[in-house]
Amino acid sequence: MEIMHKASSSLSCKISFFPSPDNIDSPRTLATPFRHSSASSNSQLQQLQLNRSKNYRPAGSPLRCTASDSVKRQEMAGKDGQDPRIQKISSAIRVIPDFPKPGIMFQDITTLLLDTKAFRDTIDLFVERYKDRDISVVAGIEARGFIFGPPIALAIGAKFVPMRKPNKLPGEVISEEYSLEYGTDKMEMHVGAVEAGERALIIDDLIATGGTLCAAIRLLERVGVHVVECACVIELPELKGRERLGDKPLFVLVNGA
Ligand SMILES: O=P(O)(O)OC[C@H]1O[C@H](OP(=O)(O)OP(=O)(O)O)[C@H](O)[C@@H]1O
Ligand SMILES: Nc1ncnc2[nH]cnc12
Repeated sequence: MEIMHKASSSLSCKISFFPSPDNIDSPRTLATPFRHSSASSNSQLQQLQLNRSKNYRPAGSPLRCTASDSVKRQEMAGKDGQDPRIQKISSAIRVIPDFPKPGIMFQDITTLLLDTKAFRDTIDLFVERYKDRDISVVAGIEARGFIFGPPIALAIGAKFVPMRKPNKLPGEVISEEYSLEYGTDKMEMHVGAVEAGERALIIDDLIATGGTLCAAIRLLERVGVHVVECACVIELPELKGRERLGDKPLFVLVNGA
């Protein structure tokens, strides 16, 4: 992987992660993302509500494009108020109904990873936002935060710290419990991975209820780290996870409901 920092005439810094040019064709024919719209009737929506389970939440309507945060919206907007890369990213995310359980509309980012242009644009959008924010730690949440976090960390010159499910990290850990719809889960981080006073960005693929991001924030703040912002590719806004984060800024690229 090669990281190229190209200064444009407007002094903004474009960062690419792969040597391929921007106009490379994306492999959409390999896996065509689709949108499932059969969850639109009232009875089906009621069924979706009934079928809510564990940490998964139904997304009742197609992904909408956005690039939002709680501080300043449309910061990266193009002429029409929307960065043109966002629509392509949104289209590259597949929604799979009834996974992992009936009623769940699963936001599948694996098709985004197949689309080299959309995947690179996703990383670039985050890097453009965070490259001058003096961030020394990118904390990625297991499992899908491990896909987006490391390239962002490398590009902005920060270390990558994995926030893992219980009993996965081999060294001494600190852990934080968090609630799921039914029961609790735990998130762990290696002792010594971060130091008090560092500035962190937390990355995950998706925010639903916000419980996972809240646990990550608590874990980092317990050891004196300043969490600058949380960033996700997808938000399911109907689940109001953003509200659960309080005044901690959240930046997302795509709305899933
Ligand atoms: O906002 P919340 O309601 O907390 O849910 C969001 C979390 O749920 C998903 O992970 P999941 O727990 O499915 O774990 P996985 O990525 O290991 O499959 C997703 O990747 C987020 O980490
Ligand atoms: N609908 C969903 N799709 C993918 N990951 C999720 N995590 C919680 N809800 C989810």
